Amino acid sequence: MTEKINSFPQVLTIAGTDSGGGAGIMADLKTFQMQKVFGTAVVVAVTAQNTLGVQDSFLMPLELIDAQFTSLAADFKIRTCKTGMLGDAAHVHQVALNLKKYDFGPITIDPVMVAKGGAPLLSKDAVKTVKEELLPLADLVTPNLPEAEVLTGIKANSEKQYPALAHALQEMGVKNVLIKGGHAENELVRDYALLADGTDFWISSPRTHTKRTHGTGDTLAATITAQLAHGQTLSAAIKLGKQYVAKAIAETIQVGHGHGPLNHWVKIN
Ligand SMILES: Nc1ncnc2c1ncn2[C@@H]1O[C@H](COP(=O)(O)OP(=O)(O)O)[C@@H](O)[C@H]1O
Ligand SMILES: Cc1ncc(COP(=O)(O)OP(=O)(O)O)c(N)n1
Repeated sequence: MTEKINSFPQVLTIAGTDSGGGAGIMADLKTFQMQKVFGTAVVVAVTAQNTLGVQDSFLMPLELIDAQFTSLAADFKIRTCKTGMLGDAAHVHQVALNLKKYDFGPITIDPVMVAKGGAPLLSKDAVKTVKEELLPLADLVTPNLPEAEVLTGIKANSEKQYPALAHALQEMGVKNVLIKGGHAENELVRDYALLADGTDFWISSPRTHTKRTHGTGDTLAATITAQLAHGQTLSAAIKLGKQYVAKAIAETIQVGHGHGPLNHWVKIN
């Protein structure tokens, strides 16, 4: 029998692993698989993690970061990529160098700083490197509310300030911005997008009252990355991302004893 060759867009996540399978590279790869793209990964950090928290972590040697990028560039045609947990300033710098060296298509930066349980995933001194070296490379940045506040230095007490946060991020060199509203406490969870051409829109979903929201930000950014690889416009990719995450939170699964993971098996189309 002759082989039947199927083709899927290839995408990349540059992030940390989660031994508990709910966030980081594990959430990204599950999302990629469900969104019908072929997922590859540059492992920046390894975490010992479960739904109760992060028990330990280790940052990969910088040479191994370079080696992983080199391996992928030598063999794959990566269409889009995203970043997640990057650990410290040296690792942010090394990732930025590689993203400048290779063309892996549109870059989504999820500026992951702190895990749900409070464990730091980015050192405080690395924020400056993220702002100076990573954000200018981003086609899209997807901060949650606390991350947007840290990056801009603006304290936001209400949703009305999301546009100001997004404009401040654009002034820092990012083309497109998505402020995620999961950390607000409203009954509608509202995210705000400001695009490079100045257009903006809100996307809302009902808030699911659950503690099973581990990996929501990763899953959203991974869906956007996958949908861009399929050729969707950025606004369509963002809307599909929000739809997938909302459903994956609402149709929950029972795993672990703490902040459980999302149901990545849900289908949106
Ligand atoms: N309880 C919830 N119910 C429905 N959607 C949610 C809920 N919590 C977060 N989301 C959605 O999940 C995505 C990630 O949001 P957020 O929790 O703010 O980011 P992060 O996981 O990076 O902290 C956003 O699209 C947000 O609207
Ligand atoms: C290895 C790793 N990367 C990222 C996160 C944070 O993921 P996020 O989607 O923001 O989910 P929560 O931490 O808010 O549950 C992580 N925990 N581990």
